[in-house]
Amino acid sequence: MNPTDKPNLPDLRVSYNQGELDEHTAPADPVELFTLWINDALEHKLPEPNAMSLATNGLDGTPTVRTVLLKGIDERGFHFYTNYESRKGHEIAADSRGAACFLWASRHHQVCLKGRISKLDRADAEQYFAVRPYGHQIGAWASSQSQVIPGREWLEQRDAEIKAQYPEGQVPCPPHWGGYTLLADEIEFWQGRVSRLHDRIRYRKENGVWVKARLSP
Ligand SMILES: Cc1cc2nc3c(=O)[nH]c(=O)nc-3n(C[C@H](O)[C@H](O)[C@H](O)COP(=O)(O)O)c2cc1C
Repeated sequence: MNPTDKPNLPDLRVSYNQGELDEHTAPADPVELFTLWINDALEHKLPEPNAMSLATNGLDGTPTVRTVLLKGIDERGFHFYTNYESRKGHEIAADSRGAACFLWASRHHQVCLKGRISKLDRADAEQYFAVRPYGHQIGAWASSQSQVIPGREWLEQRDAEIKAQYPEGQVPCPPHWGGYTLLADEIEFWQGRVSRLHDRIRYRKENGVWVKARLSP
């Protein structure tokens, strides 16, 4: 195949046959099921199993989406870290509604969630920043995330300047960098099945209680 050939997209399809999901036996708590599925992705050594597509509401009303890494889950929600001054940071400040989607393709698993996004505490950011590799810590200072920059050279110059300023082990957590958490009020699990008769189990928080429903594929 020539790398510039048009890909034959209509003929691309997978038969989904890795398992099943039943609303009667699925855990009452969707976070328990999420934990089972992300651990399954880890066991199967899937690449970047904690990567999620994160959708926010653009300032002009058009949805925006990008990948971020899930870095924790607790009663506050699903945590990720980023630059508070990035495009997503400004969008979240204007509208806290958000959604995320995980795809563990070879396991025929998808999880989609939606809810409200809020900032994690400064202490969470400092704790996580401290365990990041040196290069990543420097990058958080060097990158004015989502801004237009003059070129690659400019970025590398900034990186070098910040490295000169902060030796390894002495990089403070930037004030513009930190965590967010997506507290879900709806989480949907998709298990691919044969002949496109997939299992879709939706959990919705109603009066403080998770309620399960099966959706048509
Ligand atoms: C696999 C993968 C993981 C990523 N993880 C993060 C992350 O955890 N935090 C982050 O700010 N950007 C992450 N990025 C970069 C984002 O997708 C995005 O380019 C960046 O956050 C700027 O997005 P924005 O302009 O919409 O704010 C990741 C990208 C990829 C492909």
